[in-house]
Amino acid sequence: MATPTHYAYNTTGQRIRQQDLVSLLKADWLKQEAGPRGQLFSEYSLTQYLDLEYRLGEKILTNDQDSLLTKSTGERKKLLLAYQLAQNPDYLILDHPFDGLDLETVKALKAQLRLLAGHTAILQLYTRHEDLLTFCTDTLVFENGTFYKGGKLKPKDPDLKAEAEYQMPQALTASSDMPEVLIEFRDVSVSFGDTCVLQNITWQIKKAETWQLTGANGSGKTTLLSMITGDSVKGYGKELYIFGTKKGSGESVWELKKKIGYVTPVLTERFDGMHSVSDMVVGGIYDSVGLYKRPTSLERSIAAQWIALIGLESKSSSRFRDLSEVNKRLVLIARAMIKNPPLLILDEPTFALGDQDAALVVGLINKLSESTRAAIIYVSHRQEPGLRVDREFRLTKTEKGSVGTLKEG
Ligand SMILES: Nc1ncnc2c1ncn2[C@@H]1O[C@H](COP(=O)(O)OP(=O)(O)OP(=O)(O)O)[C@@H](O)[C@H]1O
Repeated sequence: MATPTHYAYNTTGQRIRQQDLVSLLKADWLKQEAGPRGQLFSEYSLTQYLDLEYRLGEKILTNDQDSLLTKSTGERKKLLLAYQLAQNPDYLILDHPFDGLDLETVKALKAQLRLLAGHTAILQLYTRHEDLLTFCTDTLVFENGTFYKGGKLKPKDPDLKAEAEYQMPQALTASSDMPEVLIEFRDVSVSFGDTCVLQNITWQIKKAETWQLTGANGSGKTTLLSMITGDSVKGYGKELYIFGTKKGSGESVWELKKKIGYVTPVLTERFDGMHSVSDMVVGGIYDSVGLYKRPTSLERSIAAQWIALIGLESKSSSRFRDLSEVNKRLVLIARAMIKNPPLLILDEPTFALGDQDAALVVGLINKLSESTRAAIIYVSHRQEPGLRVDREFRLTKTEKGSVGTLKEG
């Protein structure tokens, strides 16, 4: 049997919809070339299995005792791929397969795909140059929602933009009295049922420090962050101190959220209304989606400074939902920062961005960490080129839950 042709397509700057992927899955040219049976590995396929379990209790990717709903992002992806490979497909469409996966898993998956490529056609959609599967020799053409065969893939250097020049806006309010240690976990352990996920975590985050939180898929990063933001009750009754107050003994979750800027790509999907860029940034002062209160001229002026900082003056009145993905991320960061929070949490802010776009986000984060007093927790599986973080808190899985280690320097 001849080795199949493998394709890769860089989606940077394109809007690829679910139905475009589904039509590629059904494309006649692909079936004729590779064989009749294809699988689509994407967020979309995963959502369908999650939906089946959520609505009908039907479990296809896990056994009956287990649940897809409680798995971490990476764990879900691994289960989906294992299931799809067991179907013995003739071709496999991989929609940004490595986003959200830890480095070890990416390495193992690349090796597994290389073996698979001997007999199964691979079609990879990607944005980051480092993700490109080296055995993909051909490219696709995407026009009017349809993918066609393209010519040979030309190796291309990522051609990164220089870090953008950013001018910091003035602070809207002075930071209220904050203790030097903003967040403190003292020997905190967390379990779900009989399973211990975090074991004896001890971690201090002080004013103006920049941390990268790392750890393999399922090591407990989201669990740890949700205890800080108040989105999980797991922190209550533990030796966890947020802005000097023991968790559960003082402020409401609402009060807490006022002091934390939180950015995750998932947030972009929540703002699908008519809000302008300017309203989105001003809305960050009150954490509101629409504007329920007329902003003061000072608030408007500081929002304008933030919008200038991220280079979007000309799009101030554009609708947020019409922006490119990277511009949406920059707006969300400005929106999180306008209230001058003592803590900024960035959960995979470069997720699914292309190399140049990721470099823009990294440039903004560097500027924030140099020029503001906010402590930053940055979560990502990628080691972003150029990102300046001085401390790392690493979760390492053990049989009794993940343990945390600090790395400075
Ligand atoms: N509500 C829950 N019930 C049972 N188990 C859970 C629940 N929430 C999380 N877990 C488990 O806790 C572990 C840690 O999950 P978490 O989402 O915090 O990991 P993560 O480090 O953020 O992973 P990823 O990098 O893949 O996003 C996982 O094994 C997950 O299955």
